[in-house]
Amino acid sequence: MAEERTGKRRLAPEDIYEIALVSDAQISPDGQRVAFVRTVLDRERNDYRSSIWLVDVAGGEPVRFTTADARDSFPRWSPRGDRLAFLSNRSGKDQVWLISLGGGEAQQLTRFPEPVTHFAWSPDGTTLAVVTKAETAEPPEKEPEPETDVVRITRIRYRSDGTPGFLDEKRSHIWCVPVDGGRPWQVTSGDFDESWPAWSPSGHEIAFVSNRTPDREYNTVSEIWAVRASGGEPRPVATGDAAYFFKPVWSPDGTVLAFTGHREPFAGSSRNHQLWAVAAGGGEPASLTSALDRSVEDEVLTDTAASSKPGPIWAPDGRWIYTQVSDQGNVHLYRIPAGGGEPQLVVGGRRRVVDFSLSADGSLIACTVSEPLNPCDVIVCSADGSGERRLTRVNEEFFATVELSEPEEVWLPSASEDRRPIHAWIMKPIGFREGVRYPLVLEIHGGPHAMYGNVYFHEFQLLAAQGYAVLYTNPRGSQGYGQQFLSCTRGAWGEADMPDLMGAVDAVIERGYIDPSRLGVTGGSYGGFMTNWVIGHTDRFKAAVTQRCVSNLASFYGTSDIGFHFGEHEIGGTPWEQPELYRRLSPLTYAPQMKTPLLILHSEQDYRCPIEQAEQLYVWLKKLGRTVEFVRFPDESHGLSRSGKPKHRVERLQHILRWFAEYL
Ligand SMILES: CSCC[C@H](NC=O)C(=O)N[C@@H](C)C(=O)N[C@@H](CO)C(=O)O
Repeated sequence: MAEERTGKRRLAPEDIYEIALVSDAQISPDGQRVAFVRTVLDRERNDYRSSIWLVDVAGGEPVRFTTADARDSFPRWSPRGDRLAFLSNRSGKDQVWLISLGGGEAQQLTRFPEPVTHFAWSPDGTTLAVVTKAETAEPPEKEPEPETDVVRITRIRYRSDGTPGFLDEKRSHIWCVPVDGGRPWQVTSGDFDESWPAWSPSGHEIAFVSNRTPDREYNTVSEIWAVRASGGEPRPVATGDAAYFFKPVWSPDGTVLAFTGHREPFAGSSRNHQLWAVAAGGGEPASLTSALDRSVEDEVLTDTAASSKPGPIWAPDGRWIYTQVSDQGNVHLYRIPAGGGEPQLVVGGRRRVVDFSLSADGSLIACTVSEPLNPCDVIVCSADGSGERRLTRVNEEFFATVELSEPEEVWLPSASEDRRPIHAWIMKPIGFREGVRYPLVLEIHGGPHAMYGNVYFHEFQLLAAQGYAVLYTNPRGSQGYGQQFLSCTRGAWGEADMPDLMGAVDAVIERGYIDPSRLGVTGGSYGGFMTNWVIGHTDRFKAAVTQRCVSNLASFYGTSDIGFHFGEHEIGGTPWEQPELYRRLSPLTYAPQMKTPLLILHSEQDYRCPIEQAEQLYVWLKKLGRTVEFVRFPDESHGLSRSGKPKHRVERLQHILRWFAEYL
């Protein structure tokens, strides 16, 4: 028994309550301290709680800085470093709060009737640029009663996964809020959604992200604009029908704007996000990372992380722009020469740099990092990555009590004609003994343009704890291996990537410790699509769990919040232009061939892969007399496994284990 050998117990689904998540490591301008967010799952309330913590760069125990029983997030230092602004839901909706480093209680700064979703300090520290859908700075005395509960829909975008109900007609705009008194003023207006405000170094202008094209209802354009901080007509910086640009950041001298994205209409995450630079006055952007052939976004998937919003950061000397780069299952921190040239790796290794920040003089970097056996910690290093030190050991005590399986990183030959090596990870079951043959669970990631990688994954560790070997791979279509590999699945969902998955399974079986008659398969979203696809094309799997899945591409086109653009780009046309292709690539087409006992897990408020996808598959298989079960999660969205209510997250894991225990 593992317990006897190591003195450690096996991981359990409820252990998600034991794992604290840290994120958003923000180093103070003087480089002395790091503020970060610590998130815990609250079992009693079946909810999340988060607070701001501080740790000295010199070392020592982190201390809790905000103490409210609430969700505090997004800490940002004032330019002088004497206070922190942060978002908190203490008053109901997320608003900006201020807390002095000298001591005292946090004070509420904004009272918008709608949540604040993002903000940025002005360079002189007097004003915050704030993003909100509010139309006034103060809530009305009395909320108007809706006249009817009947919903009238006029837009094609009327739902968005993660937003319960239907989207309203309100638009996200930028406001300026003086931090020491004075009335907020609205900077942008009109029938546009604005985000990601970035102050020019002089404080005169604010760059932001918006789609101001006439066809914005139907396209996926995302442009860079700038506006005077006092308000007025915005001016275009990097715009156009092919723009897919985000996260602007000004050069320290204010002459150039850098941002991330690509320039292919509707391509979304099927293209590498590059780092671009354009004259601040506007013009033709130039890519600084085209030769890198990697995405400068974090593309890795996990079920154990708190979200943060890192964007590129310009070094104060103007020479470098720091950015994340997704590379072969890792997310690294690079610095890119602002004038063009060879990108330099700053924070590398088998891990994910979740977020990062720079001290005001650019000499120190703080990051949150995640590793296969450690979900998150804060580290600090010099501007070139040297002298790295770990500042927190958030979950060290807990992980000292449970046994984890160390993933082995391997390259396995595809079963396709080219036999291309596919990057994969194998986890041996806890208590592994030579000479014994174990059941294997194949995990398939979604996207399809995301990647598995060197991060802690609770679901995988749980399976290993229950005695399964676990295999996860980055087949064709995954991020992190270059543009050509990334595009392979377009118009070929299932067809292009299934041989990669099967080749990897064969190669693991050849190692001798897998029982080939006990293979399981599971995955979420596009990974659910692939789970359905796989059991429709082979009977070699003994049990399957399909999660938040896609089963019918034609109905996905019309019911998913992204169906009409994502589906169209990924499949290569509309269902009425390409009916045969939609039929051929839909797993439901192969339902009569599906024999594997299937558990269907789906959230009722999933607007990304709506529950009708699960319902169709369930009824077809039921009518076909197959072993199939359907578990529905009320009041949950597509993000159930990562951000759902804690109790549902535990139940979801229990259902997966139950199904494999019964059928595998
Ligand atoms: C990071 S790839 C996500 C692509 C796409 N989003 C927008 O265009 C998307 O949401 N795809 C889903 C079908 C999907 O497979 N989602 C995955 C990865 O986020 C999931 O695990 O939910």
